[in-house]
Amino acid sequence: MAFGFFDLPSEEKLKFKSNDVYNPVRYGTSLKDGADKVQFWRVFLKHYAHPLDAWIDSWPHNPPQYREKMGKYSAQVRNLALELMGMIIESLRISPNRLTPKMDRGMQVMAVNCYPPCPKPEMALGLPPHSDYTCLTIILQSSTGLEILDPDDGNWKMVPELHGALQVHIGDHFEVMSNGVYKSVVHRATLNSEKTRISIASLHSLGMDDRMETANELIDEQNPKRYKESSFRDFLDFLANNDIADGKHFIDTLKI
Ligand SMILES: O=C(O)CCC(=O)C(=O)O
Ligand SMILES: [Fe+2]
Repeated sequence: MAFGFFDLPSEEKLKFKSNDVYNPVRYGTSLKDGADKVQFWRVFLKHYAHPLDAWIDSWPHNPPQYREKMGKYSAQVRNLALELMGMIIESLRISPNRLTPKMDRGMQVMAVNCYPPCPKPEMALGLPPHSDYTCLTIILQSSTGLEILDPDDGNWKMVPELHGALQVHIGDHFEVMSNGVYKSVVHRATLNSEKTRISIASLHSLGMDDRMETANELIDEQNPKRYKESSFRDFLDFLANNDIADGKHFIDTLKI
């Protein structure tokens, strides 16, 4: 899984190393030392994926099959995301006319996460609790580790790994669009001591500067508008200026 990128020698991976959140392709690590704080035990590769033609040449060309396999998977999962997003809009009985063109030219970011075995998995996390900025996120995992927060009882629930079954999450921008009818899913990545875990998150949003706003049809006297509008770039600005490990959430900056 992840088509071998993380098995490459360091110098090959480091060609993509970047701490700049605005960079369309970046390899990074959040392996931090320090006894006082939770440690994040993860390396990742993130890159844009739509339109494929525009971005595929910037992806790693090693291992040799990476582009072909990731390209195929990205395109498949994007079609699925568009279909699901259409169904969600339909379920809210709002007009698709304003949103559909923006989703058609929307962004897709692939986040490929690698969590090496951790000697003390209960002392650390792969990723801290967060919700994604997206409309919709689709996750494929090689083994269990993904957990979602159950809003009813406040407990973490493990997402099973079922032979390649995909996990679909509502993200912050669909919470905004639906005026809170749908809530973004708070999730985290836990670790294990035995084997490396890989996950591929496909993050779907509107275009870089297209603003997501609450659907007019869902605003009335009983249901005032609950969120400010924002774009993917606004999220990147938030990310550049905040550490999600501190428990700051993008969605909280949007609530009215
Ligand atoms: O590794 C996982 O299962 C979760 C990944 C994730 O939440 C993300 O990349 O945003
Ligand atoms: Fe996530």
